[in-house]
Amino acid sequence: MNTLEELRNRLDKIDKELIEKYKERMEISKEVGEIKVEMGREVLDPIREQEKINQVTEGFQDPFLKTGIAELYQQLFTQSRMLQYQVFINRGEDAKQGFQEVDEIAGKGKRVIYQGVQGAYSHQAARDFFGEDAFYTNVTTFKDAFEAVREGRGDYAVLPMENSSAGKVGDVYDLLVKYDLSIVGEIVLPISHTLSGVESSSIESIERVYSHNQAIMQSKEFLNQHPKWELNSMENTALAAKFVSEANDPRYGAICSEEASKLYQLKVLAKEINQVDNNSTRFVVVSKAKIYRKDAEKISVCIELPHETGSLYRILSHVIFNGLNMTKILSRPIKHKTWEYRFFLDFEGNLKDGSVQNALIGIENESRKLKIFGNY
Ligand SMILES: C=C(O[C@@H]1C=C(C(=O)O)C=C[C@H]1O)C(=O)O
Repeated sequence: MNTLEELRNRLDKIDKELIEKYKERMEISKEVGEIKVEMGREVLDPIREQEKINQVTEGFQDPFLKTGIAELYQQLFTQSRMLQYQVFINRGEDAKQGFQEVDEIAGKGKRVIYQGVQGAYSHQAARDFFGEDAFYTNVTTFKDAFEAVREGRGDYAVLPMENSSAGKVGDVYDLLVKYDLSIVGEIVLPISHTLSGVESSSIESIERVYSHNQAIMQSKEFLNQHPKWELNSMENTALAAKFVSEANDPRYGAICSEEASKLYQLKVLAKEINQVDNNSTRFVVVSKAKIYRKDAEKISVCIELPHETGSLYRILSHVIFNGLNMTKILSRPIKHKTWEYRFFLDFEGNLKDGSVQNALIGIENESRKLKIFGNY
């Protein structure tokens, strides 16, 4: 019988040969890339790849070998396409996808739009980012905020994307797809809700509670202790505070920030009623200009894929093989297309990085649609 050492020596010999062949294959593939640039051909050739898989697995009955060889070749294809995209980048393809680098985003005198009334969490997030020197305008809906920036009535808009306990704000994702605005910054705001009522109210006098749906969800555990309360959804938390204040009825309560409670002269009946202690909301700053800070470290994209086996695998391989750290992936249905989805990806990196450029060119060429929301 062979000893472990003997077997390992044989493996080493085979690996040496494999590596030589691998190098040779990649060099040829790079040359193929050069021809493709000259001829204006696509890097990905799915028909050729399928033919190749058929060719190399032909005659194998053993399913282990058949699948193993097919998988090995999928990896080889991905790497050889990566090399070819690099040829395209080196020949001057716009790898930054039209984005311009800037030193700073926030500056004095910017016009900033937020959704909701004064004192809303969005207002607070906007002030955290832009400070006291900006001019703030509020609008009623998320869509209004996008339109205001598109039409130049504001330089930036601040919008909530997700909450750490209640999840994503789906409408904002859909609007980012629809409007041609870019994410240029983000703010993570710790969220702490109060239950507030008018001066004559107490926990015992409350019968109806008003707030934004998200805030109601975030305070579920607290609300479950008062099953008789009627829950009413409103546009946002600050509007709920305003409404309760104007109604001046001790039966009404608002779930809102302490700041909104103060702003509308309410009394705090219960503090920190959110179920998760470190509850926070992530807001993004959007602008019409396609800009990114030179020290930006996160990229958000949206991808539409053909409804085919392996299409998501192929896209993700560009992120993985370029060594990028993917921090989020989520999907949302495409409206009017049953069972078709868009994927939203976040990964770490800057548009200047070679690995980011390579991944983006690969994804762009191999998906039905790529939209870069921004680098921030
Ligand atoms: C090398 C090529 O480019 C890509 C990579 C392939 C491979 O590694 O064999 C096959 C098809 C293309 O998607 C080619 O077109 O031949």
